[in-house]
Amino acid sequence: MAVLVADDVSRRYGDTVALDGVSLDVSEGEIFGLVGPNGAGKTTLVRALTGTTEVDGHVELFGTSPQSVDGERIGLLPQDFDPPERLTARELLAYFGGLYDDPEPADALLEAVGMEANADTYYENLSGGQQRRTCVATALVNDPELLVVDEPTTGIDPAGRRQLWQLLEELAADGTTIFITTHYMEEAEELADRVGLLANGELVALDTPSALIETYGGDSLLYIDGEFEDDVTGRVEYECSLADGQLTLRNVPPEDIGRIVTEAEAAGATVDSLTWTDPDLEDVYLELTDQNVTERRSVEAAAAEVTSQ
Ligand SMILES: Nc1ncnc2c1ncn2[C@@H]1O[C@H](COP(=O)(O)OP(=O)(O)OP(=O)(O)O)[C@@H](O)[C@H]1O
Repeated sequence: MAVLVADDVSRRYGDTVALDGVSLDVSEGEIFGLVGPNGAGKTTLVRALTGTTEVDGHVELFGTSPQSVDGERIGLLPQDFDPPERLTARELLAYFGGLYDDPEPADALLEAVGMEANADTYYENLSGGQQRRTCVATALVNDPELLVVDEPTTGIDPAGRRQLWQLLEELAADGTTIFITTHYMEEAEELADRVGLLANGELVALDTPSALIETYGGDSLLYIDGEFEDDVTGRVEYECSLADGQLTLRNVPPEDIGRIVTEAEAAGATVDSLTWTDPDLEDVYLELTDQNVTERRSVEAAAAEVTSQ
């Protein structure tokens, strides 16, 4: 059953089209990841889905309008959530817990987001990442059936981020439906069952991470650095190119790498190092937001060159 449905949702702010005919649905227990560049419309869509902004089109949560849904069923973490600062982390959770009939215990929530050691610190004295973890905990205080979190892990260190991924995965495994926006492609790829990519207010792709990578991710690339004869590209059975002592081969199955190197060396090449890259969700993102993969790799190569100088 779809917990959340958006059908042809549009929103304008003056001349700005923030959302342009977005349609999607999210099933019970699914983790849906929404990604897209700054200004793509992600926060506007979160607001549309949670009934905090008026939109054209149709939005439904649990089969009814967002405004009619019992607030006990939803947990929302807005991007710009700004709780009272003169409360400790524990007091803050008690404060938000007071809005619900049967709140989760503050200490259990703080432990779940890795904040137990800072429970008695005033919110204003917490680091940015600690504040964000506390904010995530406030969205869980009513043990919601639908959790909508707008960039929940921004500013959180890698270990803390992974801890939150695990928490969200456990919640989803227990049936919580999760709608998450993020700028971290690794997060979307790791966490989301399906990913929607928003660009200029339009949903330009929507599928599982692996299907998106298969469709839009481009080739796997094998880079071999060394010294090669100029005609090496004609002797390798894979699509390849040679530039600045680097042979680049496309779509080589990993099991063929050893043989290719042996054959190249037998033909007089000297091989110094190998790098193999598989396309990932970041490549999909760059491809669909007009920054193609070749461009990214050349930017990375230029950066590496500058660093090594
Ligand atoms: N209240 C508002 N008034 C006017 N324009 C707005 C308002 N809210 C959003 N916009 C515009 O709508 C567009 C989408 O903004 P939105 O905040 O939804 O993007 P976003 O994808 O969440 O961006 P970010 O990744 O930077 O958080 C932007 O062009 C933004 O300037």
